[in-house]
Amino acid sequence: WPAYQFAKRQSSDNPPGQSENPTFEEEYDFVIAGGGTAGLTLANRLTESGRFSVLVLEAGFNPEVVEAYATPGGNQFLKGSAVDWGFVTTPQEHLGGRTLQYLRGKSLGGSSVTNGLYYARGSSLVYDRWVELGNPGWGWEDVYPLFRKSTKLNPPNLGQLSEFSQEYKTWDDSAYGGGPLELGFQGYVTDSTNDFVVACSEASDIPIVDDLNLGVGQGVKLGTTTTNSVLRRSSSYDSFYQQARNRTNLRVLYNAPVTGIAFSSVESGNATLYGNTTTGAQPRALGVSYIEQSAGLVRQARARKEVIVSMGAFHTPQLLMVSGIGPSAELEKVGVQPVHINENVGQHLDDHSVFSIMARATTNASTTSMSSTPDNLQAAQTEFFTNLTGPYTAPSGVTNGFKKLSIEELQSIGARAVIDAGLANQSHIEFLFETVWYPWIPTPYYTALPNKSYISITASSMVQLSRGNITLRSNSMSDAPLINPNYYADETDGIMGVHSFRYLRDILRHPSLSQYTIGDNAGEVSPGPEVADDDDEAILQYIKNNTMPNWHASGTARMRPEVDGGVVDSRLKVYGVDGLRVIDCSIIPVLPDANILASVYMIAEKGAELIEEDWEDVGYERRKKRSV
Ligand SMILES: Cc1cc2nc3c(=O)[nH]c(=O)nc-3n(C[C@H](O)[C@H](O)[C@H](O)COP(=O)(O)OP(=O)(O)OC[C@H]3O[C@@H](n4cnc5c(N)ncnc54)[C@H](O)[C@@H]3O)c2cc1C
Repeated sequence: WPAYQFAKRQSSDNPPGQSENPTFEEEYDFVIAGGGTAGLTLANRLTESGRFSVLVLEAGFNPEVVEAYATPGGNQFLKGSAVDWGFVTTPQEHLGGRTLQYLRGKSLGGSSVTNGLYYARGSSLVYDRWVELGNPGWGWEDVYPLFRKSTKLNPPNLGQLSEFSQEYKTWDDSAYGGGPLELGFQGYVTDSTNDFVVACSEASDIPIVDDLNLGVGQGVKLGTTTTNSVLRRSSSYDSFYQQARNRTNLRVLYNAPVTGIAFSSVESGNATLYGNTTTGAQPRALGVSYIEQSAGLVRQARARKEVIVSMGAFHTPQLLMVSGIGPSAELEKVGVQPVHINENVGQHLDDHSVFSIMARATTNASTTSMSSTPDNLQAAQTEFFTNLTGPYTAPSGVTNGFKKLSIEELQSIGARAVIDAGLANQSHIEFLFETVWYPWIPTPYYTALPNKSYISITASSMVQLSRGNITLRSNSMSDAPLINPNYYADETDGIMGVHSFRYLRDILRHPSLSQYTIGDNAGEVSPGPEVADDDDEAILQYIKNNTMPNWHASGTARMRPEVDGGVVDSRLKVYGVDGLRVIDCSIIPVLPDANILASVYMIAEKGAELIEEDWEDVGYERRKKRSV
């Protein structure tokens, strides 16, 4: 990559993270900040044609430093490991001041390396709503081919896997293409898991469906997982990156945190010098500064065409803000010189949260015992690595149901605000089955005992109305941003929570599931009988004591018209500057009624298409001229 010295900036007011005279030692067509789920997907697609050169900068390591990531049973070892950022939220006002652990992947592959391996797309109507909110080109008809394009499904009943229960491991071939991301199913399935499907269907009146990836959001089944045919995780690192890693037009650096985005100043006229989409009327992103940790050196890389930020819902708005794009008061607070004031950066943090009820269960109905002693764990690992059988072939809970409430039901419980928010026609509650005690924290009612087995049933509102935010602790990327999901700030979320809680009890008490439990009240130990079925206040208190994230943080650089509170337009370009896009979960305008990994891959596929369209022929023509 040729060395390149950029002309002196005219302005002396540089946001932190930028030099007065940026010296770009290297240049690429695109610089992608963040090599996570979206970042590596994008890197693959942008280097496919050979027309563009791409640099990816990732703060974390290669995920193989924590090899447990690759196995379904190893998922339990990832939190707090070298591939997790170890975030803690601010004290949560509506959860009695509790702070919450907030997991986020920190390695090539990002959160696709550390997540729960569950893959679902949600209702088609959600994406059509993205269009209604001012984002043409993002409706189900537009994005469904991209969901298909990124994925390939491995049928479950191959060779050694045939010993596992195949009931409810169903799928519709038409929902998948031949993409790099491999999908499959968990190996080991407890009978209780299959019977949860029955209990969930009957107690909450939702159908057992063949596939949850066709745009029909409601239903229950054994979930599709991001695993390959030998039950190893398929993250963006294992899929998109491995396919592209030897391309000479792709350079991927890990252990290389991005510290700032460099902009041209409008007055200097530099904005008109490079790239042909710049107007010259607004600052242009020229490149980024980063630390090459292994060399102990600060470096700057120039983007001939664009800088793309793919650092996830927390770091993406943080990078925008420390680089001068954000709310006026926030920039002023930490002394950042504005490049473009946008009050919405870091705001509108949209998320799903979860709470559970837990029950004592028979040993075989649960996988608790697998992790209860080092001997048991070693035996499970040995079985996995020698035969590819046993409980280590499954993450703890990827069997989920999605329930749509009728308008009448929403009205009768006092959740009119959900209808008013335009969320009446999608699924409203997700039910999850875990064959362990989940979440891992004790509740005020019960602490899980080491020699007992448990199952948990979890609920997550898919229509959470509370919104939080990401703000700055300092003007440095080295300091974690302040993360405030603000769960249960909106009263309707409490109403939905209490209603969901009652469904959880109905599912647990259904004979199909209660047959596996031990003790009174269908084995329920948390909260147990102290919280009566009809005591809304006690139920809500229990929920608030037990709430934790469902890990779907999004919306902090959301895609909407700027007048409606957007940070990026429907081509994912950041308002107020040229040469800068955001492509990751932070652009999601309204959360899908499902877990969001599938949508993030889709967003990256769409982002790559938009970039290809916008730079059609330009790079190619220029390269051709140079090579003549
Ligand atoms: C514990 C957990 C469980 C989850 N389970 C599921 C699930 O089962 N199913 C599902 O659908 N969804 C799940 N999710 C959500 C889903 O995985 C994420 O929403 C999605 O992977 C986010 O993708 P992203 O590209 O936006 O961000 P990420 O994949 O998080 O990528 C962001 C990348 O940017 C890097 N980065 C940050 N700062 C810098 C910097 N300064 N310089 C360079 N790089 C930087 C990060 O290290 C990271 O690699 C889960 C998430 C978590 C954390």
